Amino acid sequence: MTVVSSVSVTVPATTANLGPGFDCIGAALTLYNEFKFANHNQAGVTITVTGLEAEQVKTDESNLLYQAFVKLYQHLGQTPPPVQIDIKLAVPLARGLGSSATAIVGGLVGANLLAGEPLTQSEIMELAIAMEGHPDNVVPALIGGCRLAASSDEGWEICDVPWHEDIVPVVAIPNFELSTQEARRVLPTQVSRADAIFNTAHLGLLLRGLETGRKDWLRAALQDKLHQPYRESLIQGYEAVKEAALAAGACGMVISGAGPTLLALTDTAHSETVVAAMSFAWQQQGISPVVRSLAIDTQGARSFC
Ligand SMILES: Nc1ncnc2c1ncn2[C@@H]1O[C@H](COP(=O)(O)OP(=O)(O)OP(=O)(O)O)[C@@H](O)[C@H]1O
Ligand SMILES: N[C@@H](CCO)C(=O)O
Repeated sequence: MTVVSSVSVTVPATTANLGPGFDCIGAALTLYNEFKFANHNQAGVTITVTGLEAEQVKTDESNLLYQAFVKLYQHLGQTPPPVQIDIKLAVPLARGLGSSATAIVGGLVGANLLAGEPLTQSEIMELAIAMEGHPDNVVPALIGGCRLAASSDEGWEICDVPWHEDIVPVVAIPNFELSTQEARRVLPTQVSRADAIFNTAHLGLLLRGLETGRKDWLRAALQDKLHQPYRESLIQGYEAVKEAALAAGACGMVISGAGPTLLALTDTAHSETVVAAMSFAWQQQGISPVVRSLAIDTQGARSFC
């Protein structure tokens, strides 16, 4: 067992659902939070936070990253050691880009390394899914790529979803938050058979569209009946930004995770035009967005001792 006294963990942002894949598909993006853990001589936890929206993150024991750190030690039946945690944020909070998943994955991976790596990656994944409540952000945050997660009698089956190199994810991040809790509260507890069939078919088409890069399949696939119809009204300017993205050549636009970030899928030839169009459309609605074209992170959480 290798024992280290400090470790840094970098975790990517994620975009979940991709339209019809509610709660089961997500992709890691090239935007990262960084977490440093060091053994400390003062009891409990000391937390510093720098970077984007740093002032909004709690620095006491209720901090989600620290809760995940504690969870791993509880799972081992051990008392967590005193720790100094330094957080450097680049993933915006409560915007549908998996900020909570970065904290959960970062805390579990950091604790596992300080504890001498007693857990495997798939054991960490099970703990992360249990903490987050659904797999679509934490799985790609931990292992990278685009991933589909399906529950089985043994736990979770995780499968790699090939992502064609010409498909570019564009994220339009508004200057307002929408908590996942609030965006889940508006969802119905039951859906019709017609809506369930619609999503089953469109998720299948999405998987093939992502793999082949076929624009006609992606255009048809990026539709949903399970969550978006109930959430669109929570996102001011949704229709205008969608129209602008499609007019600029995007294959489609969906809500990233629980929102309010909007995700367009486009090709390399149109990505700059789509970025400009989404940005302009939201500004016209009085909203200041940050719009960026990103790539798929293929590595997931990485650590440096
Ligand atoms: N680095 C962090 N350290 C501590 N807590 C964090 C960190 N990042 C996020 N959180 C907590 O997670 C909350 C946001 O979680 P929430 O699930 O609402 O949104 P999200 O994860 O950004 O979006 P989505 O799940 O839709 O992708 C923050 O308000 C904060 O309490
Ligand atoms: N699948 C989740 C992602 C956000 O955590 C949702 O849409 O509520």
